[in-house]
Amino acid sequence: MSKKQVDFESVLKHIYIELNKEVDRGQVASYIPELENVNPKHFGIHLRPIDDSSIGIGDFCTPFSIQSICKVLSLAHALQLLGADLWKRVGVDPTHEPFNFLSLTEKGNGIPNNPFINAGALVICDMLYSQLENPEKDFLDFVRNLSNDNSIDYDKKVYESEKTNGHRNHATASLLKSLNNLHNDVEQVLDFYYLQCSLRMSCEQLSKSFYFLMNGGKNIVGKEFLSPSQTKRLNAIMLTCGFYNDVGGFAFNVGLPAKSGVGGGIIAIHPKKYCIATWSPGLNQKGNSLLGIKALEMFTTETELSIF
Ligand SMILES: NC(=O)CC[C@H](N)C(=O)O
Repeated sequence: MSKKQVDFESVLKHIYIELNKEVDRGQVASYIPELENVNPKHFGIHLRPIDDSSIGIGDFCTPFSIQSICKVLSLAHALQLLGADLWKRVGVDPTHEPFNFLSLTEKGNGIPNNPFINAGALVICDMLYSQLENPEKDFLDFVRNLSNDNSIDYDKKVYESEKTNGHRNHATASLLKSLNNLHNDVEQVLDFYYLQCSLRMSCEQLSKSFYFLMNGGKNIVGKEFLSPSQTKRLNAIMLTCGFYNDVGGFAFNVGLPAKSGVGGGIIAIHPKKYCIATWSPGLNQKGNSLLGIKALEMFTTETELSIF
């Protein structure tokens, strides 16, 4: 075992032991009722260095709802299929508003600021919906190929739960439709979006799926999904938009391109070095995992391995 691996292991162990003492773990998301049933005590971390040695601690093998982390995967798939044409319908700039802020679409004439706020993600879903023959199956196939893992699946309970409570996303999609930036039926695009958000993965599966972002676009078995240039852009958008109105704080404290989801997961990338996934279901005020952010802050501080 190399010295570096031993260091990683002891750093992860230290973080895990320290943070497990925390009493305040934030609030589990309740606006998607099914997510409220998740035990807030779960906590897992999985680190995958570029050499594919793999280190996990805590609940790193337990699958959870990845929610908005899926927006990176659908953007990657849309980039593969459409290339730079995609940027005609969605921007690349951060906002200072929450992920579900409605009037963004009005300000920008129907062009959402970026693909990670819900309005932007809905436009990406609409593009995929137009491109794919069988959106539900084809998108899942894409994710399974990317991660080289056929056990990854949608969680139909979470999907149903969000679908019956998705009034705000409904409003966003309708607004986009009225501004001519949604080409398919509102209900069908929303359905596809909720399915994507319902994808279940463990921290171990997340770090496997996102391996391509630290490896110039090639996945864990060396298959090319994006070009190095497309990969650079995707990492850049994660750095500037991955945490919505918390993005400055995250860059300041952690210093990695990353994406969060209201299921409590975070994936963070250090290009050419490692990717790391954390899961703790309790969220901070801005809808990002409270313990996950603390764990990543400790990790980049203790290892001195941030991109800055
Ligand atoms: N930030 C998130 O993870 C939000 C995703 C969730 N499915 C929503 O649209 O509200």
